[in-house]
Amino acid sequence: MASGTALIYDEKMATHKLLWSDPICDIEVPERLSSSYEQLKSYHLVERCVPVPAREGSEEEILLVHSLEHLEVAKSTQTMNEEELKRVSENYDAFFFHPSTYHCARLAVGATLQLVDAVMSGEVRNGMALVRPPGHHSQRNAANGFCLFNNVAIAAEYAKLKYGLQRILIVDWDVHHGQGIQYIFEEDPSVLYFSWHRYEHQEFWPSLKESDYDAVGLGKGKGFNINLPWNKVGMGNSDYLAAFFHVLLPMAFEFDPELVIVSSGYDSGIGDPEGQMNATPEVFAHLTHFLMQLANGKLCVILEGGYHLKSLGESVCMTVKTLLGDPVPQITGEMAPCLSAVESIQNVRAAHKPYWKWLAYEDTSFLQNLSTKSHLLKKANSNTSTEHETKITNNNNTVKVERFLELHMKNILFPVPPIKTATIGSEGSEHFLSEHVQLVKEMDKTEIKSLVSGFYADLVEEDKILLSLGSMLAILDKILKKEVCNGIAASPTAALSAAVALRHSVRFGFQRVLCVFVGDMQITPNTEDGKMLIINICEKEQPGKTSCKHCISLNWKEDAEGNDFFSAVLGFILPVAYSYQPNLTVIAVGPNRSLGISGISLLVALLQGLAESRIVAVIEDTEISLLQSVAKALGGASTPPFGIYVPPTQEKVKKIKALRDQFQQEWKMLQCSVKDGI
Ligand SMILES: NCCCNCCCCCC(O)(O)C(F)(F)F
Ligand SMILES: [Zn+2]
Repeated sequence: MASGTALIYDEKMATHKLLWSDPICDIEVPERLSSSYEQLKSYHLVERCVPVPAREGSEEEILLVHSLEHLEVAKSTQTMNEEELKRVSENYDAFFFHPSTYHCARLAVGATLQLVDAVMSGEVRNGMALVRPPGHHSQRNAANGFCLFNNVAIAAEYAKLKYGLQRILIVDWDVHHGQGIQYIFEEDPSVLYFSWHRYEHQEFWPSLKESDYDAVGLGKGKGFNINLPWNKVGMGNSDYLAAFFHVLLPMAFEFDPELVIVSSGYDSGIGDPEGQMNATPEVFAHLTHFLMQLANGKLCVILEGGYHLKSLGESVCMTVKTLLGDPVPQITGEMAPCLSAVESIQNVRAAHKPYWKWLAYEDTSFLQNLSTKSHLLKKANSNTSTEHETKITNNNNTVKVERFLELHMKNILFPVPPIKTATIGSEGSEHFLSEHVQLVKEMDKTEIKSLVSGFYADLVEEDKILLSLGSMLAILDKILKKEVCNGIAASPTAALSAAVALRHSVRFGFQRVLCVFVGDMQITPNTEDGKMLIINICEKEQPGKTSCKHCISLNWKEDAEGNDFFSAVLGFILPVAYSYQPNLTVIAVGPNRSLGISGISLLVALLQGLAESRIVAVIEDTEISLLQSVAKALGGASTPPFGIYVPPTQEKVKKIKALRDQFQQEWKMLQCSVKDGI
């Protein structure tokens, strides 16, 4: 299994710069690259990466995407004087040439392709290339928006040619629409392009009609181009996460890419003058963590935009830290997407309904009554300022944002715990010990009895159970004390162990403990004080047990053909979990589990985005292969197999929708459609 994270950087790419005054282009400065690299060094992240050298992209590689004419024009600028450079630049929308631009742009292409090679060859698992000039606006025959050669588009064509890939996902989280990439792959079903971008109903640059949500691709490429327009500024962490849960990730898992390439622009982050958005740097750790679960972890992150140097640097560090497998930092801010974001999410889901199995049963009836009101919707939206807008206006003074970033980032980059996963050498554990795992010494019986006394003492009649509780508590303590990131305990009575773990964690002082219990729960601790949130995934309705805000039961019997649990994890469990913002996650698997190993592994992998990746897994000790798979997911040594993707049946879609309707006022991250009637 490949491991390691490549970092590609060459200071020569900082030579390209603006020689005359141009208020549009003067934000794309060389310091963007050097200060990001310095920031990585200051957090000791460079030394943890595998250094891979940049190289010049060859003319042949550039011609995979661009015309010979475009290449020749670019090449001819190397010997021009300032006057001539200015004149050539004026042929393009928002681009500037410098005598070194052609060389730098070839280095940017070459660096990107070096990263693709390092990942596809298995030399590393993933990596990041810090490049400029950026690429996602440049087109076959034109430079555009600071971009000369389309680094990411060339990388996709290169990977198809050299490695015979047939499914490549490009995720463009830059705040501008990468129209260049859209044009290049518009008719190509082998490249799925997802972009969100500031749009403001076509007011914001590049102000294209084809940047809207209804541009779904052409011909055979229909359904493989996804545009999510942001029609207001001030979008924040919850809007971005909602976009991943309710649009990108369900598509990505159904598409099942062999490689993921990110057009990684950070002008979508807080403080950026172009984006005017509110999302904080740690959101990029979460987005990166989600994409790492695809394509067996093969992920290439390529720098695009980002103009607030401090915000850019912090976001780059968040990205690289996560690529290295570090715990994902706690997300901040109110977990509720704004109305405008939910509208855009609803629209793009409706536009893509004809092309995706997971959207087969999507309710698009709102389109009918919307068509009569759509002009009202746009007008209404343009003048009502949402809470985001007010926040962004008073947030606008850069001093406040500078201060925010100064304070905020200090405590975010916590030291990485030395050991990732702990377990007890209980019988059978030799199966799932991997190099990351630390053996934790057993507790003695008296100590265990003292901990377990009171509420469950009568339940503990045999020593075997007492010992297993002791093992679990020994692991849990290391996690609660933040000495270890996560742990796994085998137990003869998972339900009892989980209940003890929940109680012990709350008594230890954890205020919000999430418990995802798969199988028959038997014991349900009382959660009314909100210090616990229990989601019980079981095969059938427990008689007389109705769901409530902190104790939800999800009836789910996994499909025999494969893993159909993606829609439940992405469409329900993650949104609820992220709305709750737990500071510990307990995952327990009891008897009669109704999920397959791949569904449970998917759950464990994705829930690591919460609670700074603090998870304790409690598994029935008879489930040896499940223990192995969960330990793999927790150890992070490799992406566990999520099995064959199976789309949800209509009945299951209805079940998720019913639960969503029931809880979306409590757990607002569930929102992905505007209630009918604006
Ligand atoms: N009134 C004209 C405004 C023109 N504004 C140009 C913005 C270019 C953005 C470039 C970028 O950030 O998308 C890239 F990633 F390519 F660098
Ligand atoms: Zn941008």
